[in-house]
Amino acid sequence: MTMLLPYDVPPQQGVPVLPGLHQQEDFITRSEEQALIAAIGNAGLTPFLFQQWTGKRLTKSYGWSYDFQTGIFAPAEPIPQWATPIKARAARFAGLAPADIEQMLLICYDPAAGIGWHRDRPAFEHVIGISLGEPATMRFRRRTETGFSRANAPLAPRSIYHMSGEARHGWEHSIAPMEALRWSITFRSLRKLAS
Ligand SMILES: O=C(O)CCC(=O)C(=O)O
Ligand SMILES: [Fe+2]
Repeated sequence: MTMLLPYDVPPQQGVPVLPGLHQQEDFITRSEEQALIAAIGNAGLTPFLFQQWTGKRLTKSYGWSYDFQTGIFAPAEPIPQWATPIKARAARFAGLAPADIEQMLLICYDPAAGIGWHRDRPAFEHVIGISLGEPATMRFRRRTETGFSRANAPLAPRSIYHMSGEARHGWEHSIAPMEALRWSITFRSLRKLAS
């Protein structure tokens, strides 16, 4: 079955681009954005390593980290105090309790860098992201019999998105290269294993 997607139609504020993707602009103020960028600058991010590649981005994980070199998923240093208020607000946006959020990932993208096609690691469930700095576009794709269905979601600075359900599990996403510095803060819950 082919699904019609608004690939060439500009997304409208408040209308989900995909089922399971919810976005809100102006989630934080400009001064909060500046304070978060400063906190990320002081957090000691390091180059993202993937096999022999060094990605054009700096990252730091809290709570849990996934090492793309070794495939090891392991506890990391706790989510720091400065992030407590924004974590609580992000949880509320997603309808979660703050304690449900067990990971925070900070990313600083180099100018002209993006992030390639992927699904987030299956150890995680909900993904909530806040964008800072340069506007970006999150692209989504899903394989069909004849190629790919595609959708685009704008990631305005100071906006938030919540990815769950179909957008999270049924689609891959990537971020098109940007022209200037962009930072993101993503919060993730852990997938609950059936006992
Ligand atoms: O930078 C972002 O907003 C999203 C990054 C991303 O897709 C990820 O870390 O899995
Ligand atoms: Fe992702």
